[in-house]
Amino acid sequence: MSYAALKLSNEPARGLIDRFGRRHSYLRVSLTDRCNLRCGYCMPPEGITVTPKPQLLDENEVVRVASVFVRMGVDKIRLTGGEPLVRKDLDAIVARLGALPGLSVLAMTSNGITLGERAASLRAAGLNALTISLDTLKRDRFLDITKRDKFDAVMEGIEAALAAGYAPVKINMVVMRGVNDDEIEDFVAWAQDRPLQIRFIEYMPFPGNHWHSAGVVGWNEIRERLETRWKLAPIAVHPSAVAKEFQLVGHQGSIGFVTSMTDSFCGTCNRLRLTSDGNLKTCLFSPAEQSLRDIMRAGGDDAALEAQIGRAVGLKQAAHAPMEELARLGNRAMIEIGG
Ligand SMILES: Nc1nc2c(ncn2[C@@H]2O[C@H](COP(=O)(O)OP(=O)(O)OP(=O)(O)O)[C@@H](O)[C@H]2O)c(=O)[nH]1
Ligand SMILES: C[S@@+](CC[C@H](N)C(=O)[O-])C[C@H]1O[C@@H](n2cnc3c(N)ncnc32)[C@H](O)[C@@H]1O
Ligand code: SF4
Ligand code: SF4
Repeated sequence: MSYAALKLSNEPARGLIDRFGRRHSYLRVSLTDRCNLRCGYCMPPEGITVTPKPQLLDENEVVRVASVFVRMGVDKIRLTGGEPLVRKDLDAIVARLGALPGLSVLAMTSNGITLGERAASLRAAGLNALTISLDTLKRDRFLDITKRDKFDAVMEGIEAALAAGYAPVKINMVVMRGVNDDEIEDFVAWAQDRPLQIRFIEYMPFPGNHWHSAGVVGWNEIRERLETRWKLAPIAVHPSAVAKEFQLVGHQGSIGFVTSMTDSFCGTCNRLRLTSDGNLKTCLFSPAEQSLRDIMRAGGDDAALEAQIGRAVGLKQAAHAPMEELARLGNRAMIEIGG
């Protein structure tokens, strides 16, 4: 198919197809590197130097870059952070992104702390998929992991999300051996009568997160454990899906596994990332970044943005480095990337 035909047929433009033939249709937009929790696997213990506000993309810049990506073939945007709910102009951003023609999924990953009051209004504004992170069902342990006593607020947020009609509400649990792996079955039982999808995430290495390979609980181990109690039936998912999903027979909820460490899924990767300071990152684990903010602030037009995006996608690597090597590679802290 010619380049012109690709554009006419509403397929992603060549700019979003990399040299391995992967079509990038999913953009993760980090809105801030600030957060009201301090999860040890994400935020380095000494904290980070938060980006001064003038260096962050403002509302208009976020919407402009997003609209360029959507014109180039992105049909799904996930808002993340840091904590996206701490961004004061979030409602306006959601409303404007939700109105972009061609965008079918506008999702958010959040720690849920202030969702109690906001889940319904965000849905009304255009958010149509919601994931809430929760690593434990025990209040004391929540404080240990996140350094903040906010367990009840998160549970309230989850209830509000269910009441607002997000279906399913996805729950992200980073499974860490010796920290919370004794709660895997409790999470599954929690989803018995609720439309939750519990996603077990393999613990990944980032600067300052004290990752060690023995802390990773591989998805096969979890699956085998669960199969002693429940019957798991695979669910068909999007070919580029991050999670392997399963229905549990007799359960309203479902489960998913994000297997980056023991069974990576780079071959079907369709994801690009925008950091809150406006850098394009073509891979979660690659230190390579290109500034889109600087092009906009230098007066560059949308064609210049498209050209820079196309160049970056053209340089994307086939896959991430092996697990042990990743821990040694330079990268931003996870809180500065957004997952
Ligand atoms: N290795 C790797 N991990 C990813 C990628 N995208 C998301 N993750 C991780 O997957 C986990 C879940 O991320 P979410 O923010 O819930 O997003 P998602 O899995 O894309 O969500 P869905 O759209 O519901 O599939 C987090 O730990 C992310 O860091 C990716 O491209 N590569
Ligand atoms: C960086 S957070 C940002 C959004 C929001 N603050 C939240 O916690 O949901 C996005 C996702 O990345 C996950 N994450 C953070 N650090 C991780 C790590 N080291 N390994 C695996 N997942 C991680 C979090 O659990 C969360 O689900
Ligand atoms: S995982 Fe989310 S809630 Fe926890 S420190 Fe990172 S950004 Fe904050
Ligand atoms: S590690 Fe990089 S290439 Fe692999 S799935 Fe994640 S973002 Fe894509």
